[in-house]
Amino acid sequence: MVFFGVGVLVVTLSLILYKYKTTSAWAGKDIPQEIHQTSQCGEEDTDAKERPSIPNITLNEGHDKSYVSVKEQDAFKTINPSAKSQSKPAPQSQAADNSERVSMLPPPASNPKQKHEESSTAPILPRSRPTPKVPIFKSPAKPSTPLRPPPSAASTLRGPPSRSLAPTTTSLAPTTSTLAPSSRPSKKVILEPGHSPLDWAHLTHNPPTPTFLRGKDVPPQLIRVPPSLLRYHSGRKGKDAWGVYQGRVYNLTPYMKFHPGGVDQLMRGAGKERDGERLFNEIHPWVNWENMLGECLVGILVSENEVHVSGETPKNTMEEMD
Ligand code: HEM
Repeated sequence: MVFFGVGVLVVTLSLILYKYKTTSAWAGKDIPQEIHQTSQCGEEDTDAKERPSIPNITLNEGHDKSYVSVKEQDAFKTINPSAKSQSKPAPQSQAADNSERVSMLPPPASNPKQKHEESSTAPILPRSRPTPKVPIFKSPAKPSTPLRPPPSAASTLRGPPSRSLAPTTTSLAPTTSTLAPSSRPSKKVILEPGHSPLDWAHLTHNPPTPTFLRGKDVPPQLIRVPPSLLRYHSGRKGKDAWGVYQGRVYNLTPYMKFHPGGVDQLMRGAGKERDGERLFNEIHPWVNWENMLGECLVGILVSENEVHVSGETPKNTMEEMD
C-alpha cells in the first residue's frame, strides 16, 4: 500500500514537471544556444570565440562610399589574410581608429606624394589588386619646354640693352644740363618755301649778283664802318640791316627770310653795336655766324676818329651810301 502511494506521487510529480517544461519552451525561455548565437550577445557562444567578430560598418554621409572605416578594414584583414599583404596600416589610420572613423576627405591634390601614400593606406575592400606604385592615369604632359623659345634667348635680348643703355643716359645728363637754355619753348618760325638752310647755303655759293649779299651800295672792297654808319643801316625805311659780330659788320638783309628765328628776332640787333652779338650768344651760341654770313661781310667796325684818320670821312661814305 505504501509502495503504491509512493508510485502515484512520483507519477504525479513527473507529469507536473513535464507540463512545466512544455509551458516554458513555448514562452521562449529555453531556446537552444545555437539560436542565440545569431544575436548580438556573443559571450555565450562557444563557436563565436573561434570565429572573428564582424564589426558594424559605418559610412560617412556625403562622401564616397568606396571608403570604409578602419575597423572594417581590420575585420577584412582577419577574414581574408591575403589582404594584409596588400595594404599595411599607417600610423595615421591607427590614430583614426580611436575615433572609429576614417577621414573621408580626399587628400589635397597639391601634394601628389601624400596623396599616393593615403591611397595605399586606405584600401577599398572590393578591390583585390594591390595599389599600383606607378600612377594608373597618365600625368598631364609636362609643359613642352622644347617648343617654347629658350628663355635665355629672350632674356639675353631684353636684359643687356637696358643695362647697357643706362650708362648712355647717364653720359647724356651733362649734355642736357649744358643745353638747358634750349628747354624753353621753341620760337622757330615756318620759313617760306625756298628759304631753308640748304637754300641759304646754295645762295651764298651762287649769288645772283656780286653785290647781292653785301648790298648794292657797298663797294667791292671791305670798308671801315663807323658807329654812325652802322646806326644808319637799321633795316628800316628801305635800308639794309647791318649787324656786328666780333668787330665785323655783316649785311643781315639777304638772310632775313632764311633766319629760323624769324625776321623780327634778327631785326632786334640790326644797326646796333652790341645788342646783336649779345642776343645771338644768349639764344644760340653754337651757331657759326662767320661761316653762315661770310659772304655778307661788309667791313670792320671802327670808331668815328679812325675813319677820319684813314681819309674816309663818314660824311662822304654816308653820302655815297645814300
Ligand atoms: C639779333 C640777333 C638774333 C636773334 C635775336 C636771333 C634769334 C633767334 C631765335 C629766337 C631763334 C629760334 C631759336 C629756337 O627757338 O630754337 C633763332 C634760331 C636761329 N638763328 Fe638766330 N637770331 C639772331 C641772329 C642770328 C644770326 C646772325 C644768325 C646767323 C648767323 C642766326 C642763325 C640762327 C639759326 C641757324 C637758328 C636755328 C637754330 C637751331 O636750329 O637750333 N641767328 N634765332
